[in-house]
Amino acid sequence: MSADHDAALLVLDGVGHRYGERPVLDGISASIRPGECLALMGDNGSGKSTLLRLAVGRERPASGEVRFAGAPVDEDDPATRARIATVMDVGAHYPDLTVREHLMLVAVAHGLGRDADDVVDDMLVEHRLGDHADVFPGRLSSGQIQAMSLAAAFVRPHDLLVLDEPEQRLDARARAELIERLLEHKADGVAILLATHRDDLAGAVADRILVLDRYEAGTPGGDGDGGGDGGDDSAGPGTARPIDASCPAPRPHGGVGEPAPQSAR
Ligand SMILES: Nc1ncnc2c1ncn2[C@@H]1O[C@H](COP(=O)(O)OP(=O)(O)OP(=O)(O)O)[C@@H](O)[C@H]1O
Repeated sequence: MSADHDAALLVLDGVGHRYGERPVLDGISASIRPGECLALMGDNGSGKSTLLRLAVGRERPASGEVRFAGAPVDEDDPATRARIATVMDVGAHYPDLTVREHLMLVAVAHGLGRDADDVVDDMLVEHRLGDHADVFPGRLSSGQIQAMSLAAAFVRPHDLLVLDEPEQRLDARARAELIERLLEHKADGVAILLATHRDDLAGAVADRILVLDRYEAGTPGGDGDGGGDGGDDSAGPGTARPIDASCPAPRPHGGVGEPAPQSAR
């Protein structure tokens, strides 16, 4: 194991995945240390959300291994759940709980106890939800629901943040605030794994960018030719492979055409 891996909180080691017979990811290696952010980018269907689910132990990889804090990741392990905060499930909320009640539920479940009220109040203000604290989700805009989901992740203790397109449905100001918040988390030693379609978000927050690129049938494992635009859903097996992209200049989608390192460590 490398020194990098020794210090890493999250390690993806040769991770591959398939749905049925269809390969989606192959040989993905990356690691994230405390205070670092790895951004996943790539076309629709390239496997970003799948890799996030593998990273938190929601699904098991078909090959390779995911380790969190030195042990195979297991979402069912309460100790692991206590340290990993996620925003991955679109629309995961209760219709009959107010915004404040959602945040209180998460805060109390994660042991905030007497501090929960104050922390939740701060979080509501930070996410511009103060005026909607006592509103049910059904009366929120889609951007406000996203803000609530982010606030619910931030309100609880965490060492690793895993975010699937956290920018979605946010306006420009909210996106800028999200970037600031993520940078603060990094400064506090939180590790971040996120999938995004926004070059500005990845460029501002990520230490490394892993671009997942589907390629045509018959080229499993990547042959270094870059794979073009990765095709559409009918183009091939949908296997993704990582392409190097180091910050601060995220590679534009399809901006490939050079040898492809198999990891972003
Ligand atoms: N539960 C599933 N069962 C079968 N196939 C799936 C499943 N989830 C995802 N896929 C397929 O796996 C591939 C990768 O999907 P994934 O959602 O990981 O991509 P993504 O990069 O997150 O896409 P997007 O940018 O659109 O969110 C897609 O071809 C998708 O159809």
